[in-house]
Amino acid sequence: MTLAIVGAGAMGEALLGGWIGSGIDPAEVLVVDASAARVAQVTAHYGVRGVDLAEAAEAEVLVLAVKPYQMPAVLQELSGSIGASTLVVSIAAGVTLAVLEAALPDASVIRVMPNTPALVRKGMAGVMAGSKATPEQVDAVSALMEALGRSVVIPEDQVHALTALSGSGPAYLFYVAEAMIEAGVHQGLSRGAATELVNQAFVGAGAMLSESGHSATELREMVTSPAGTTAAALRALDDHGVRSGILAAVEACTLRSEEMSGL
Ligand SMILES: NC(=O)C1=CN([C@@H]2O[C@H](COP(=O)(O)OP(=O)(O)OC[C@H]3O[C@@H](n4cnc5c(N)ncnc54)[C@H](OP(=O)(O)O)[C@@H]3O)[C@@H](O)[C@H]2O)C=CC1
Ligand SMILES: O=C(O)[C@@H]1CCC=N1
Repeated sequence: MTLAIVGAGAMGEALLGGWIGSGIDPAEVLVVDASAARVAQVTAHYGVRGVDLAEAAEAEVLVLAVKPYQMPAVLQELSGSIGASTLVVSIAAGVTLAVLEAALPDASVIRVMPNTPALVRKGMAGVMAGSKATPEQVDAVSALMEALGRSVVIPEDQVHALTALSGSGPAYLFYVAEAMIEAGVHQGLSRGAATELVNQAFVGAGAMLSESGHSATELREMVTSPAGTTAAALRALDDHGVRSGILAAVEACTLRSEEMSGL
């Protein structure tokens, strides 16, 4: 199966790196990017081939991974050249199946909302079927995303909440990691030592969440001794409104996704 990725940016590279890491033959993967330097970088690193959009349009699966505002130009350029034999997969936030299908009327279209941990094959993706997508095509795209972690098929109206938790979610965790490292430096640790401690705390906590069978609440309680150090820290987080800040962040992300979709 030939697979073309249009847009080798942060998310395009996460998909590319994850797929090559999962064993997909680099010879079957084509990459298009506006920047020749970027194409040179990813082709050298992953052993894939840089092509133009016209050649990419002949691939069996064409993944559109440009920024939402760059999508109209790409769709316009593809409009004459996409036939029924190409499965188009768009990962752009806020670009609806209706918009994609109107621009590419002959194509079978599937929308996906992935996240960057796909690069290390720990991703999560929501998969949304267009009106012409067959169950086999939905299964094929789900399998492609499962090679990068996990996936779930959702109705399109759930994409906003999914984006707010898993599409954008890793950024909130990186933000917390950054703040914790900064806090460690304030407590007198070197930045390198603070980074190592925080990174490993995230690795350990993530593995506990996915492997221990305990809920987040149970795991937090297991760390929190009565009147101990963790209780003092959690109280400070509550006093500073961190929990309500997270609720507000997820709500803002959901609303922005709806707004970008023209809702
Ligand atoms: N980043 C993330 O975590 C996630 C992103 N997404 C979606 O993925 C898409 C890409 O996001 P992201 O990777 O962050 O963005 P980036 O800007 O990092 O990547 C987009 C890439 O596409 C290139 N590009 C622009 N126009 C064209 C064109 N006409 N043909 C080929 N390549 C082009 C850009 O070049 P240049 O920089 O020169 O413009 C850039 O290298 C977005 O639509 C976003 O909504 C979805 C889920 C998660
Ligand atoms: O920030 C964004 O708009 C994209 C979509 C989900 C994650 N990044």
